[in-house]
Amino acid sequence: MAVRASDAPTGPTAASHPGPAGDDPTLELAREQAFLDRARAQLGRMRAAAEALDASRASDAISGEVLSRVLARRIASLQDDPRTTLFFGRIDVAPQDGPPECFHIGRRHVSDEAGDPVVVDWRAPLSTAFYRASRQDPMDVVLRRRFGVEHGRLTALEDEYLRAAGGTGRDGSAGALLAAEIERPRTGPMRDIVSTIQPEQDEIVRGDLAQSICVQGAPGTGKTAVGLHRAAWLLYSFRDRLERSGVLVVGPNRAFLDHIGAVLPSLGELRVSHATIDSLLDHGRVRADEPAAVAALKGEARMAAVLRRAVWSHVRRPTEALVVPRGVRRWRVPAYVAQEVLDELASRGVRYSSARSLLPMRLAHQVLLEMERAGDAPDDRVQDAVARSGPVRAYVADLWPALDPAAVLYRLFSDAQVLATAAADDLSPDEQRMLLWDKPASTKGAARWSRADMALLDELADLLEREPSLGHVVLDEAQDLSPMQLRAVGRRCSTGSVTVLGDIAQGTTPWATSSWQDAMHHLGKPSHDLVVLDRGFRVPAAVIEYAARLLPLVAPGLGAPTSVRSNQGRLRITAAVPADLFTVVGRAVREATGAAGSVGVIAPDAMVPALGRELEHAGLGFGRLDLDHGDDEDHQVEVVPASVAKGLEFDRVVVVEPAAIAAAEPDERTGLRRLYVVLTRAVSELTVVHAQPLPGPLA
Ligand SMILES: Nc1ncnc2c1ncn2[C@@H]1O[C@H](COP(=O)(O)OP(=O)(O)OP(=O)(O)O)[C@@H](O)[C@H]1O
Repeated sequence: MAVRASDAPTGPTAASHPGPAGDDPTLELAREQAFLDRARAQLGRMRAAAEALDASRASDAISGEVLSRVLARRIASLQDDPRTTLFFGRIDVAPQDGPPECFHIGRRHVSDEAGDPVVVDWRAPLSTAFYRASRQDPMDVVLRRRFGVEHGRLTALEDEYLRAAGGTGRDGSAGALLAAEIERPRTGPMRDIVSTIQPEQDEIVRGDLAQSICVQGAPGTGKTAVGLHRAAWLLYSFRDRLERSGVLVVGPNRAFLDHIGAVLPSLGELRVSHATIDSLLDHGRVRADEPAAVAALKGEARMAAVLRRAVWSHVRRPTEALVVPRGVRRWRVPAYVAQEVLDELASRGVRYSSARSLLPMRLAHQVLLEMERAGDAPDDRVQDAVARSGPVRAYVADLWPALDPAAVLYRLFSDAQVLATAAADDLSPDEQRMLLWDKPASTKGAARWSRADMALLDELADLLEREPSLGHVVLDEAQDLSPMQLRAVGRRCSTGSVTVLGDIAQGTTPWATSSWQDAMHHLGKPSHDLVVLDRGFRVPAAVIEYAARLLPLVAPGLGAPTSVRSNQGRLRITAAVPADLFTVVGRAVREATGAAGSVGVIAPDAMVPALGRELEHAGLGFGRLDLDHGDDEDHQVEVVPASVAKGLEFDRVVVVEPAAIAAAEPDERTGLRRLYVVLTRAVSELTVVHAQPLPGPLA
């Protein structure tokens, strides 16, 4: 039996629709706190029951080991974290005017001695109404209650009466608790949003596993948060399938992964892998930089056809028969028969190396057929022996040589003739010249690969040996991936699904996507749901309005988000003379540290070392973030190169010299897009300090 509102801590209040928080909010809160204490006691009872189970009583040693692992996991999952509460919300549900039933919604399921729910997991179907019910569609919910929480105790409640005339309803702006949650000072990494997921976000979170989803959303609309909660929901709802196949989150760099890395563990999910696109496509050291135009060309999907031809061009036509001596006899497989074997293998869609590994047995089969025609009765062992014989091995090595990705790409970029053949009509002579190395390294091992080459090596690896698919991939900041990188991610969910998160206006690579339709096509998911999020949670109105001045230049047609918060935030533009730039920045940083919460100092990459020295000199403690690391110590102040800021956020942000941030990019549009990213990192306050004139629309 679920807890009825009439026996619930709130007594009859829910049924009789009183004013917000009941007649006496203090009493109401005390009752809820008592219910929380009861839920905690029940969780303790569940933990004690799990601890009392004895794995050694399993029928055999192996089952005992499996059981003890399962038990250890279960006991760990039943730990109570005193810093937080077991529930953050409650719904009173009354189908067709029956008596309301009351359900508390929390991070995990808690039941009583009889097995009845005390707290319902936020991912359970029943909890959907907590997130989605509205006055337009109450979903049988009479009352929705949200709790304010501090140090593991309930400190506030916020009620919505969804059936009451004139009651509070959703109007696009944030409730006080949601606003307080967003504005709660940040320390350490990103937090989960499980207590305040919004209806439009919840629809994405609970999308079916089979459905690939693409989310376009302006800065701070919760894309990252939604993607991570979706991973947690999928693991809960499709546990068996996904535990076998796996879930992966892909983000732009280490600092970002560090920022988001605590969210899934806080939701109890430790089994999700996290990777950057570079670590996913790690096929050796990146040692070369190359012009943006070359990188962009290497990133184009046309390269896939070129690489396919480059691989399969290694299969030669047999010109001589295969001759296998056995005892006093010599068995012959004519060249035209060998060709038929090759053609059959090549036409089956099997990867190059897999097909190659089948070839010796196929040729040996032809030898066996010859033997049978001659009246012999060879068995499987003879076929094995022939397949492993020297002549067959040599014949295979000659016709279908063993390859590795580096060998193929090295040959392709070193030899104009090889490239021309593989390019066919896909690359013009000029484009082929762009790809060829001026001075090829002496061996493939000495080749100096670029970042763009990594996606080509990955494509080659898959042409040789099929990349296994995971069950689901969450791809964040997807606008920055080239078609070849998107193909690489798509391979990793070829039989699963993908959640793609991004913002076209924040694309800052030479190959940034301009169409989600195209991106999803490259990912291999042409049929998908495209969802646009436009309610901004992070960036306050004053700041988003300023940053949005750049939108017509960086992504015409894309709208600015509307901030859900009534807090307008604070925007300050401070001019300095060049000699004083860092002094003024230092002053702004010191002021920003006056209140609790994180401070990000975002500067042009090239200025970061000098700025760091200046801040040290001024006695300001800070950490540094970079592409390959976050901050283990979680300083209040972080110095962030502009190229690393994407996806991060701070309570207060000081942006240093916008003109130089924009100028560091290869073209004007990319420069302004970088600036748009940098200007939208603040939750409460943005201070812009500049000595050079501000770029166009920001002046
Ligand atoms: N429903 C919500 N309740 C509370 N906080 C939320 C909610 N949705 C988003 N937020 C907060 O808003 C901030 C921005 O969210 P998030 O980083 O997911 O946005 P984003 O769309 O990925 O932004 P960007 O494009 O800039 O990377 C985060 O602090 C997140 O926790």
